[in-house]
Amino acid sequence: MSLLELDGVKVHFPVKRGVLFDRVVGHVHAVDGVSLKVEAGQTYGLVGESGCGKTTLGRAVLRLVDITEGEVVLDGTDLAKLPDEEMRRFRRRLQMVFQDPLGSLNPRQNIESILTEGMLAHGIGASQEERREKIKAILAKVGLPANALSRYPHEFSGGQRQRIGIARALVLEPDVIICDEPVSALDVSIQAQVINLLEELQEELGLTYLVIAHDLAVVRHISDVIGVMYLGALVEEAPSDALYAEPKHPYTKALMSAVPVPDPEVEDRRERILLTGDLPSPANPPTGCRFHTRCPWVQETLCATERPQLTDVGGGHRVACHYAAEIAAGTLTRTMGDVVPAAREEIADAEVPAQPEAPEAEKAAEEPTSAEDADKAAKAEETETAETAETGETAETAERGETAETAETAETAETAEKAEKAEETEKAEKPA
Ligand SMILES: Nc1ncnc2c1ncn2[C@@H]1O[C@H](COP(=O)(O)OP(=O)(O)OP(=O)(O)O)[C@@H](O)[C@H]1O
Repeated sequence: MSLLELDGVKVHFPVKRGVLFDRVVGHVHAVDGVSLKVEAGQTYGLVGESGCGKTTLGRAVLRLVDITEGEVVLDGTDLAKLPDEEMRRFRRRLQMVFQDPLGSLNPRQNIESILTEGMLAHGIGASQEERREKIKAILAKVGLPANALSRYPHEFSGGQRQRIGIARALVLEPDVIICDEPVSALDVSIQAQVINLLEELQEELGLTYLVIAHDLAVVRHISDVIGVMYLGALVEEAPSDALYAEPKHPYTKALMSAVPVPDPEVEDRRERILLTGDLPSPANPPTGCRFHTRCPWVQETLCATERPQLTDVGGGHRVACHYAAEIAAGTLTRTMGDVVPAAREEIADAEVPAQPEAPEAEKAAEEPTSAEDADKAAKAEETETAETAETGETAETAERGETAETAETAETAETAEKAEKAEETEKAEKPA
């Protein structure tokens, strides 16, 4: 049996109308029947474009949202059916690392306090001294100096804050860590460091990861198995190498064709598959195959009427497409969408404007390695600090009154809420 198994998981959010929002007029099918297995000591990468339901699936595993249907089985126990009290104990074994490390760390608490909170909630460590020693050991593992204990989140760079987020999960000795977009808020040069750290920790501690990301390049190297999600469902799943060598679902083919070839010496001969139209609303998903409204190979028969199931095509490769075999054999005619030469040629021909030098403050904020560097970074981030304190206050205000659960903050709904709030603010700031 796998360490974590999801079987037919559905999360449908009610859409409410009326003066008191008491009339349910429909449902958002955020997750619509996902089954997958995460093996102990391995990494399952879940990819898909924004809004396809990745985050909701991660939250469903932790029971931070209600599961409408299906099973989430951790080490033989179905979490979906556990009473709340028992679920609270199970949460230690399932930890989450969030996209926005700043939004998920309370700016009023120093690092020792942040890391101690969850340990106290789960009765880890006989004394504060014992907990401190454990925290110091974990800080060393994630590459942070011991003097980080008495510092506050704003004193660290983005990459270091993510290391704190990882340390917070690790002190609870979890079986599975769900990493939700763990590096997408970080500078590209820092992303690889954090991904490498996750890999090293996995090797050393035998951790199991479910990594959620919209970026295929992020999950590629870290994942043993990759699942591709579209509109609440998995459309393809395969061992990482097999998926990259030969994507079989039209949606995966389109996603892959947009990933740039990393080596500039290698000529990119691939064709780019351009999808037409936007992601349909999960409140009103298309009939039949969810992807048929945008599929370049859509056929008149079956596609709009029958929903394809994930089918094993050999080598642990599963595909949900009625015509996967014909597409692979090249015998199916494309019916819509554009296929254009690789992006590289277009880029090579285009005039690239000179990039302005990064401001000194930004440079200084990049991943300091010593305490001295951390000081410099802290100064560089002074402006950011003012903003942080504000966000923190908002999050804290929302926290009050939940004393019993406060200690669980580190890994549960509260943290998720903070992260969500920060994300919402971010989304509101960024035009669509
Ligand atoms: N609490 C909620 N109530 C209603 N709809 C929701 C709720 N949470 C998420 N949704 C909707 O469910 C769908 C899936 O959202 P989700 O955040 O899981 O997608 P995602 O793939 O993680 O996207 P992103 O990367 O942008 O977060 C979206 O259409 C979203 O608007």
